[in-house]
Amino acid sequence: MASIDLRNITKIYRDAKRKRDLLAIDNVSLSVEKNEFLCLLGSSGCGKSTLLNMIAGFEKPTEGTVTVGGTPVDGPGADRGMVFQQANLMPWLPVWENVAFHLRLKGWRKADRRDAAQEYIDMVGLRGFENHFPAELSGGMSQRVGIARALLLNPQVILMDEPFAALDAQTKMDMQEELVAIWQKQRCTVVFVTHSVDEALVLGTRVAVMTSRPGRIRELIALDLPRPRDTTGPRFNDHKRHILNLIREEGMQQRQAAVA
Ligand SMILES: Nc1ncnc2c1ncn2[C@@H]1O[C@H](COP(=O)(O)OP(=O)(O)OP(=O)(O)O)[C@@H](O)[C@H]1O
Repeated sequence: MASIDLRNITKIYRDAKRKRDLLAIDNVSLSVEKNEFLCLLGSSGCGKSTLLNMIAGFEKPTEGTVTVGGTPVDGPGADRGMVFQQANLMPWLPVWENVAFHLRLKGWRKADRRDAAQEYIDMVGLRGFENHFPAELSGGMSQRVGIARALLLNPQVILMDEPFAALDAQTKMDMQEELVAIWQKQRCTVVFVTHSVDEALVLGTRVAVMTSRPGRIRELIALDLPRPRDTTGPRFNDHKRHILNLIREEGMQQRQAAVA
């Protein structure tokens, strides 16, 4: 059974201000297998976050169905962990309490929450920072807390919306490497939104290149590259060239449509 199944998904937003409808996603079907690392890649506004939010259950498709582990999605659930571009931490809680936040909502005792948080704090490399507050953390450390928080519920699926976009180049590379190690260890399914071709090629087992709005899947590309990925190797660059051409074509078509 596929871990995630999108069947004929269409999403229309009502633009109330301009009194018109906006077709954001147009008839997308896509299956993500268990333990896959799928990168959703496309230009700004092509509908990547909309697709991710429908898997998360934050948005409902106008048409079509989303299932996770065979169960139709009807809202957010503990089977899906979400990591956003900003970690959105509770500033008044220390790192460990942020990581274990969901357990607090479930009424777990403090000592049990603290124990449960430690495993994930170690996993994301934050041992020693358990009692730091968010204001005392760097951007990369905050994202680590967000990832630990998402992992803590041991979800089947981790959904990530440009989680490293705001980080500097070196921190981004470190975090990408660590994320791959965590994914290999946890054997979860990851859907990762990015507009960076390099990031998609470093991380993914497959890349779904989207069209410009309305969002469709332009091409699904399986990445048969060994890890760690050699970003200077010929096969990496063949994929990169191909994907950049697809994106360039999309941009040209969009500009022509705007002129017509
Ligand atoms: N809640 C909303 N109401 C109305 N329109 C929306 C809403 N959310 C997104 N849209 C529109 O849907 C389209 C797709 O947006 P979405 O955020 O999914 O794109 P994206 O590919 O994630 O973009 P980016 O890379 O810039 O974050 C855009 O035109 C956007 O303006």
